[in-house]
Order: sequence, then C-alpha cells, then structure tokens
Amino acid sequence: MGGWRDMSAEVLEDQYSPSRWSPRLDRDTIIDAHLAVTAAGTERARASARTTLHVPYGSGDGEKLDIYFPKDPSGTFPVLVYIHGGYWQCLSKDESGFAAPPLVSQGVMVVALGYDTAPRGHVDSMVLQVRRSLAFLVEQYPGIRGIYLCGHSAGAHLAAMVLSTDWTEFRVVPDIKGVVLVSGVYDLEPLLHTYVNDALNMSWEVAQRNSPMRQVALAVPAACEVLVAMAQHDSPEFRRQSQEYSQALRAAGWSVSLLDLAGVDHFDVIEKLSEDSYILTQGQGGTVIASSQHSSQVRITAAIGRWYLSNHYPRSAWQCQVCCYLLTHLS
Ligand SMILES: N[C@@H](CC(=O)c1ccccc1NC=O)C(=O)O
Repeated sequence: MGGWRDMSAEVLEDQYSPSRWSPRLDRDTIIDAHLAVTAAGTERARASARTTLHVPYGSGDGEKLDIYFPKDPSGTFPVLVYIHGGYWQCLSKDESGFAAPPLVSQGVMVVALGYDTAPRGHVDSMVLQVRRSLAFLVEQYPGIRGIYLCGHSAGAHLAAMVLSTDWTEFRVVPDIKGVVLVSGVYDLEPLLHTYVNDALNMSWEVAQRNSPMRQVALAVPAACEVLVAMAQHDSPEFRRQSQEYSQALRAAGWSVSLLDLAGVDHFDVIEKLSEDSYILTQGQGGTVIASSQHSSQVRITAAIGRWYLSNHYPRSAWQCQVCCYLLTHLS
C-alpha cells in the first residue's frame, strides 16, 4: 500500500475514524460508551480526591482546568496534566478526570485541562492555550516539582506541540520531565481531506505549523522522556503516525520509547488509565507489557524501568508507573 496520498477519499476517511476499528463495540455505540465510561470515572475521581474545579488559567471561556490534589502532599509534588481528545471538537475537561485516582493516591497532582474546542477555538489557539496553562500552573503552584503531560488522540497532538514551544515568549519555563502520547495524530495534513476538517477549517499552512512531525527538527531536545503509545486496534494510519513520529523524535535526539499496547482500541487504551492494574498505570510488576503477540516487528529490547517520579519518590511504585520500555523496530 502506498502512502495516505494514494488512498481514496473513502479509505482515508475510514483510517481517520477511530470508531470504525474497534473489535469491541460498533461505530455507533463506541463514542457514547467512551463518554459514559470517562464521565463515570471522573465522577469517581471527584468523589475520592480533594479537588478545585474550573480554575481559570486565562480570561477565555474555555481556559479552565480541574485540579485533583495528591492524597498526602509533602511540600512538593509532581503534576500530571491530562489533555483530552475528541478531534479538537468534542469532549471536555468535565469528563477527563478519570485518570486521577491511581495517581493522587501516589502523591501526584492531576490536572484535567480544558481548552476551547472547534468551532469556537481553532488549532493555533488550542496549542497556545495548552502552553499558557502550563506556565500558569508553574506560577500558581510553587509546590510543583516536575510536569508530566499525558494526551490522548487530539490531546496527544496538543501535548506533542508543547515539545516545540519557545518558552522565551512566556514568563516561566515549565520543567517538563515526561510526556506520554497515547494514540495521537502528529501530521495533520491527511486530515485536511477528511470530515475532521469540516469544523476545524484548517488551511494547509495551519496544518503544517501545527504538525509536531514538521516541528521536530526545529525543537531543541529537552531533558525529558517521551513515551509514544499506540493501540493494537488503532487504524493502520494512526499506528503509522505514532511509529513515524517516535522515529523522527529519536533521530532528532529525544529520549523516546514506542509502546504498542495489545488488546486495546483507540478508546479503551485511555479509559484504562483509571485502573491501578493497567500497563500505563501499574508499578514495577507489570512486565507483561504489550507482549507484542500481534506485532512481530516489534521486540522488547530493554526495560528502562524508570519513569515519571524516579527523581522524586525513588522507592514508590510510581517509579515505573508508566512502564517505559524500549521497543525497537526490527523491520
Ligand atoms: N469521529 C471520530 C471521533 C474521534 O475520533 C474521537 C472521539 C472521542 C475521543 C477521541 C477521538 N479521536 C481523537 O481525538 C471517530 O470516528 O471515532
């Protein structure tokens, strides 16, 4: 098969419709199910953690974030900022707190970030909002030691755009220690030819300057680790994007790992962040990792066994909370 440029409009649309690739649920029910699961998970998180909701980080309507405070804050604490997906046009922070429980119990502050989705917002403004929110958090919460970003789908795109930020335009430089990109899109150009762009209305230039894939060469590799994760049942185009972006980052000098998660689709790959036992949330015991039965080109070559909080809580289960394994492509 050639590249996406050789695909018919119909095939391309299919590739960029995550709901059509799940073996678990059909396309008409999977989005509603995702909403229900993440909303219920967020409700549980709000019931069990101390929270401050709807904190404005700017004057815009959508510029608000929800904070889930760590259980036993000991002066300083790391923060995980979760950036929701929804193709830059749906979902919100209000059902994006589901990842908090396993983290707040380990002393991590979790932030569910809101941003103005299309059509109110456009891609340029969403990228700016995410960057500004990080500067806000650093200024507002001096207890924060180390920022970790986690984004899903379109949120992974926004998190990846943070990597190419020129922080001299901001008052502070956030200390970003790790970025977990789950089932993201890193080259926006194919989307110009799909329904996704109906609401986004991106021009070719907008798609280019907002494609992390095109920004890799411009960004100075930071001392932060990047984990690019993709689901077994993501579409071939989504999987290609994760593979190519992780390779480009590595070639540019970033410390990056690619994680291929078995048995999950575009939606449960992130829903499971609410579970203590999920590979992306579990501790050191979790060596089952992506056992790659389904993907013969991927081989686990080394367990890095070090992620997120190793600097902060050397003996906590958090040490390997996002188990970071080096997966190398043999093909
Ligand atoms: N219309 C899309 C919806 C979608 O892509 C989506 C829905 C919820 C959360 C994330 C999504 N994808 C990327 O942000 C689909 O066909 O799946």
